[in-house]
Amino acid sequence: MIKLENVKKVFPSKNGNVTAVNNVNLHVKKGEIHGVIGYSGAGKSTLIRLINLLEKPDSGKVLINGTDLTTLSPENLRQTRQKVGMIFQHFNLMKTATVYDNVAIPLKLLGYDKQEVEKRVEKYLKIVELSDKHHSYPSQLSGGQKQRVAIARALSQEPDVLLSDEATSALDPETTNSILDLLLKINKELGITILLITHEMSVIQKICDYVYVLEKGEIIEQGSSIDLFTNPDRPTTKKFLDTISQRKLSTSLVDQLKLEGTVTRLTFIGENTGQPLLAHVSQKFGVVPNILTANIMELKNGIIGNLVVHLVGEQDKISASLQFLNDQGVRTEEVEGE
Ligand SMILES: Nc1ncnc2c1ncn2[C@@H]1O[C@H](COP(=O)(O)OP(=O)(O)OP(=O)(O)O)[C@@H](O)[C@H]1O
Repeated sequence: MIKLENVKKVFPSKNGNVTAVNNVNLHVKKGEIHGVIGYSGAGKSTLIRLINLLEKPDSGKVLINGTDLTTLSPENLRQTRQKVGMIFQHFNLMKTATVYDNVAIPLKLLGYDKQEVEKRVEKYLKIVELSDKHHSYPSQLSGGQKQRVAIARALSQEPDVLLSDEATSALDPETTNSILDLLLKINKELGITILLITHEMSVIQKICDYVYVLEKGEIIEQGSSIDLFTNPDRPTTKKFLDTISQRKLSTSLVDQLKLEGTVTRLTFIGENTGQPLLAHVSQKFGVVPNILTANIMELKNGIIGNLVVHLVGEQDKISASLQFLNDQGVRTEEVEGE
């Protein structure tokens, strides 16, 4: 559905060229929700703007439904763009137009007749639950409601793909959740493929099937959300995970605990909290597990349990316990203090 092949974008600047996006490959299949996460300056906005050719790549291919957008004539590009809706952090609504007109005007400009415009505006304002706000102006709406209007406007062109550029970054956590629920509903009920960019791991956690970590314009790690959340490799990915789970312990505490045994993070997939396995470790190996922190993360496609345990016992028994846990499908990782 969306495919980027070796896409590169370089901006000239006074201090030399800036490579904002460097040889990026990604593939979002029909009906999936993929997320790109990165810190400020990583290249996220440039990347998402490359997908509908708001930025032209210096090299590489941008394929939507198999068509390489970089090869299209301006007229064909305009038509293909209608299949790619976009929503933004600051909503980009027309301040002097009503909610109704914010959705209707772009449709009129695209040449749809009055009846079709009315039908679509009503349909999509209903989907975003704003049927009672037709006559309101953006200034009379909350941030969440403004984003709903922007979503209705994007949907009214009946796109195959929705691009979301930090669409929840300006919203409070509760409103963020309701917008993410709406994106899930759109994905499920209308079958729209979604690619979003964000700097919030909680957004990825809640709605993404697949995630890419972007750093200095390059994808440094990627995988299904479940894999990435259970098995992060790169420090940046781990730092993002730290923002949503209590992964850190102070160095002094870890050093003190390590005088006797090891401190290990155990990651489980599924609702199993690990307790029965730890009881087993205790009985089988004579190793005493003390739970230091525990949390459960609910992802779009599953649940992950995280336990940080202090394992006390003889070193060879601890090693055997860790091997046993690995054999049971539990990921183990030695914890360093921070
Ligand atoms: N039009 C431009 N001209 C010159 N440099 C640019 C331009 N747009 C982006 N850049 C540079 O490209 C890099 C990536 O910027 P980009 O805005 O894509 O990052 P980002 O991850 O979206 O950051 P943020 O979250 O802060 O918006 C930055 O170093 C930025 O300064």
